Amino acid sequence: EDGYKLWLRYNRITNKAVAAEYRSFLSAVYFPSTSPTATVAKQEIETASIGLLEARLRLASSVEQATLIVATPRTCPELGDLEQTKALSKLGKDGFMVFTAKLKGKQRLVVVANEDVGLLYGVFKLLTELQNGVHLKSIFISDYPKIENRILNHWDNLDGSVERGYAGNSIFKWEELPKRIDPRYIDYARANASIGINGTVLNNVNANSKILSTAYIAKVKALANVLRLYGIRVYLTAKFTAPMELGGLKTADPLNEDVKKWWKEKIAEIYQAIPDFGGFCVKANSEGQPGPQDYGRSHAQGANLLADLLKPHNGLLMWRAFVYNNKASDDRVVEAYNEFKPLDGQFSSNVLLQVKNGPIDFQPREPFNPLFGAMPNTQLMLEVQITQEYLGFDKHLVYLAPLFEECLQADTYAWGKGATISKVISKKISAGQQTAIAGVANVGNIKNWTGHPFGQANWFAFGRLAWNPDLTSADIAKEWLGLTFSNDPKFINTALDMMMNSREAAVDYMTPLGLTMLMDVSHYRPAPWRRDKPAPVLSAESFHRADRLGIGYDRSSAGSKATAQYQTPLKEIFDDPKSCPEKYLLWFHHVSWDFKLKSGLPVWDGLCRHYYQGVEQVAKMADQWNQLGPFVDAEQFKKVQSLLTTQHEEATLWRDANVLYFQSLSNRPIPAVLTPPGRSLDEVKALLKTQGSR
Ligand SMILES: CO[C@H]1[C@H](O)[C@@H](O)[C@H](O)O[C@@H]1C(=O)O
Repeated sequence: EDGYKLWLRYNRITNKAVAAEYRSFLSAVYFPSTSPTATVAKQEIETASIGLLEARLRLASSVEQATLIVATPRTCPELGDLEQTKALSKLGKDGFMVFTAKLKGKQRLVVVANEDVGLLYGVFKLLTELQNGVHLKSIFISDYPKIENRILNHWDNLDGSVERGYAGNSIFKWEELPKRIDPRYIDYARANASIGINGTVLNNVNANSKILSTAYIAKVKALANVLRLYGIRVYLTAKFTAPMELGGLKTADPLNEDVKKWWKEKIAEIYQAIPDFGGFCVKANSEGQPGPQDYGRSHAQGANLLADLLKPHNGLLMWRAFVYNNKASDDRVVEAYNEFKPLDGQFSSNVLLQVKNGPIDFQPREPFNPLFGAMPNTQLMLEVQITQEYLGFDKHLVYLAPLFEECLQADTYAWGKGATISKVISKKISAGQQTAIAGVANVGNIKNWTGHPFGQANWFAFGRLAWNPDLTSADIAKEWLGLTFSNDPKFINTALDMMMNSREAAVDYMTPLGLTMLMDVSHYRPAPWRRDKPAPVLSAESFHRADRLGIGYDRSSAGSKATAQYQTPLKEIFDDPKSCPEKYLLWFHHVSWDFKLKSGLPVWDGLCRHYYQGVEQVAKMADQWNQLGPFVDAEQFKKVQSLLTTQHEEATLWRDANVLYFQSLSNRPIPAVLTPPGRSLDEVKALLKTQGSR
């Protein structure tokens, strides 16, 4: 067991009664659609049947002969007449139903959808249920995605490296394409389709214009031909200066006619090769990337140039809102809002503004990005990070669905109470617009795809939440655990507890109470002192702003005014340290070390307790995992065990680095209930030096 198969293991079903029931329903399948997508769906049932039941599937040529029918009402009109399918048309192109029904005198299992891609999703849903041992007799599932475009973003470079990737190199082998199709592309597509992902941006937002060259378009086409079978559209990042780099033009000014002409022809060339090309994702005027502002034009003018040319081809333009240039304000947190809020309403209808969950950058915890409550006339999409850039890379077990859920369920008050981010991104601001969500992939070419075996859960959870942003992280974890390891309730209960507490543990040992960006340049190890210059005094660059008297960043109306970017009543709640939720206290406020927390403890004591609690939680996770040996394959078990040992050591280092460093400023004793770190700050720093950054 090397983890390659992800959650599509199709292991032999050992419960005899369950296997017998499944065999009776899976003995002969009627699958009249013959499209490429229907064909791969059929193959998937065949593969699953061999794995789960050790049975070869028989193909039936009519409803009468079938125990299982997988069809659209177009290819199998009998299904259209059923009571159950009355509401089918409301489920759209991706929706499906799975149920048993009496057809031509016999109970048969049915997977029905409006389109073949819906059949594919329905088949994967059925196979999920089979893997998790669900009874079929009374099964009734009717489902459709709440968000239309569910997209992975690969920060993969053309040389095979992956920015912020920790699971080996890119799975896309550009030097072999278009000639050789790595079988892994197919398994990648299967995995994505099985969780509803239907788009992928193949290359890094820190873009290389070469991807748009004719030679690379042929490579992209070869990939698109594979991914299309599984309902996945490909997208590319577009470097704003491509007309200069590839086209030899003197400018990339979005209002220049030659620039427009170049993009128009380039886009036509792409659609010639890939008729269902998804569109572009653009990072512009951000972290050194070129953009419209280099020519005195706005983000909207830049986005619309490309969007208007993509529109006749049904392409989307995803324009990222991740900008900060530290000129207008020294608080990075307020910048994206200040940049984009004035542009609300200026974007073309096929533009989606791609907004990260928080206003800084994928930190262990951030309040939601205020743009979600502030752009009523712009179609917004959410970007989350699946790869654990700031959350322990491939070494720490951190289940991210609670982080995604916290953001999705946050109420923005954009149109009054109940305007959760889930609703904001799944609502179309006007007809003809499309909805979308993106996750920065954690996938690489190492055998098990994600490095940490539990990293797979984060990929899975992203897909499930993209399909239905109102699912709970606990339900998703249960489903994933059952598919990946074991659905024995004894296993699930304990493993679920580990997963559900893991994110809060990471927040506690890294950046509790609203602290943020305390990591070193690699974003892996603790370095709360990193931005002090020159001595430990309050520095303008500091994210924690701790000194002798207190700690926290004043973003209230008396400080950088980030609180004012939220709607009422949030702005008032966040603005007052007494009403501000403690998890965001030091994000929005600078408070004295004596500031009383709800527990009655001074903030200094509370801070120390959080750091210790985080480490204890990791120790508990390790204990819990130790009980799970009997349920897990030996190799996987050992791997997770050793990773948890590493995580515990590193969480302790995070704790000691921060507690000792902040103590050097506060000059207070470690609370008596805690055992002081058995080392000095200098020793911790020396140890970190020997370890280097990863
Ligand atoms: C792709 O660049 C990344 C950069 O590596 C990363 O540190 C940060 O998360 O954000 C950037 C972005 O989202 O554009």
